[in-house]
Amino acid sequence: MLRSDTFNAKIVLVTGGRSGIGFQIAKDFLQLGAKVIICSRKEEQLQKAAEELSNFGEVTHQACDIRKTEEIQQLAKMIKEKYGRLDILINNAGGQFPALAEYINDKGWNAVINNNLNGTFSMIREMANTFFIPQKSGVIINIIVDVFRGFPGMAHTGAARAGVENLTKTLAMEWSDFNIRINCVAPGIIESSGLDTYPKQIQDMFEEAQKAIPLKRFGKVEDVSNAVTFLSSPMAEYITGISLYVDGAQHLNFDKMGLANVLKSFIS
Ligand SMILES: CCC/C=C/C(=O)SCCNC(=O)CCNC(=O)[C@H](O)C(C)(C)COP(=O)([O-])OP(=O)([O-])OC[C@H]1O[C@@H](n2cnc3c(N)ncnc32)[C@H](O)[C@@H]1OP(=O)([O-])[O-]
Ligand SMILES: NC(=O)C1=CN([C@@H]2O[C@H](COP(=O)(O)OP(=O)(O)OC[C@H]3O[C@@H](n4cnc5c(N)ncnc54)[C@H](OP(=O)(O)O)[C@@H]3O)[C@@H](O)[C@H]2O)C=CC1
Repeated sequence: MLRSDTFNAKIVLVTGGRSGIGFQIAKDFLQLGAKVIICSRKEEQLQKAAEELSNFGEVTHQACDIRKTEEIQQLAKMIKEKYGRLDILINNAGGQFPALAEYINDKGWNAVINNNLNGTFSMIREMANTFFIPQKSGVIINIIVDVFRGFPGMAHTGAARAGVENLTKTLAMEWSDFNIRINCVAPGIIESSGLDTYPKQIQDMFEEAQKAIPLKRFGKVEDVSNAVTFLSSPMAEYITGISLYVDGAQHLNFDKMGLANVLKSFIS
């Protein structure tokens, strides 16, 4: 629905852009005129995705683990040398594993908090200091998760994403002087490569739980990407500090205990 030149000459970084939701976001920005950089940990898959995306426009890729600040700094350096600026940052990289809270050990907790909260903050800080604050302009979108009613079965990611949601509100205030807009997109259950990482029993539970989603279907990667491109566009230039739920109203009417109950059944 957006004009095909909406993001002409804009430079966009999509973390985790090699797969699933991030891949669709990268593709849509390219089709709307942007030049896109994708990053993630797995070099080979990243390169393959970049090759595929190059059918739609100019794509650059660089391996970067968002948990490693020095790798983020190298990424910023590359973008500065190649493009001299960055206009839009999409923090999509992330993930977790299902587990009841009492079984999450320190290593697992820290892995998920580092991935989803600390890594996201480091990425935001480095890109803001290198580009957005000196430019006095920038747009940041953080992909979180529907954590409206907590996240039974994934306490670590619930805590991390709630942290990102609150960080987003803070930065919308602190960085308004620099003309930086920052928002979250909170997907419900999205049919994407990410879901394939879950055990079959959990995927079956999601299938069954679909009936409780008011719009009676899972989301598509396009649903998430549409929200991201809208919030990044001039159409949303007065919107900052919000979370846009892309979930078919799941956050209002969904048995949040479903996942936890499946995990309990593994144990009993
Ligand atoms: C409703 C749907 C909503 C959301 C959907 C999506 O998000 S879809 C998107 C979904 N996409 C994704 O989620 C993809 C991205 N996800 C990931 O990369 C991983 O899940 C990660 C976030 C833990 C990162 O891990 P990493 O790179 O640090 O690698 P690592 O393997 O070294 O783990 C470190 C420690 O974590 C612990 N631990 C890990 N797994 C399990 C487990 N199954 N069980 C128990 N514990 C587990 C364990 O302690 C392990 O250490 P150990 O005991 O092995 O020495
Ligand atoms: N699918 C769903 O139902 C939902 C997904 N989400 C969130 O949306 C985002 C995308 O998910 P989706 O596309 O479904 O799943 P994927 O697993 O396909 O995507 C995760 C992406 O993040 C990258 N990534 C993970 N950890 C790191 C890291 N430390 N540094 C850099 N890149 C990393 C992965 O690449 P690599 O392995 O190469 O590092 C991968 O490209 C995630 O944050 C996810 O939690 C939220 C709600 C629902």
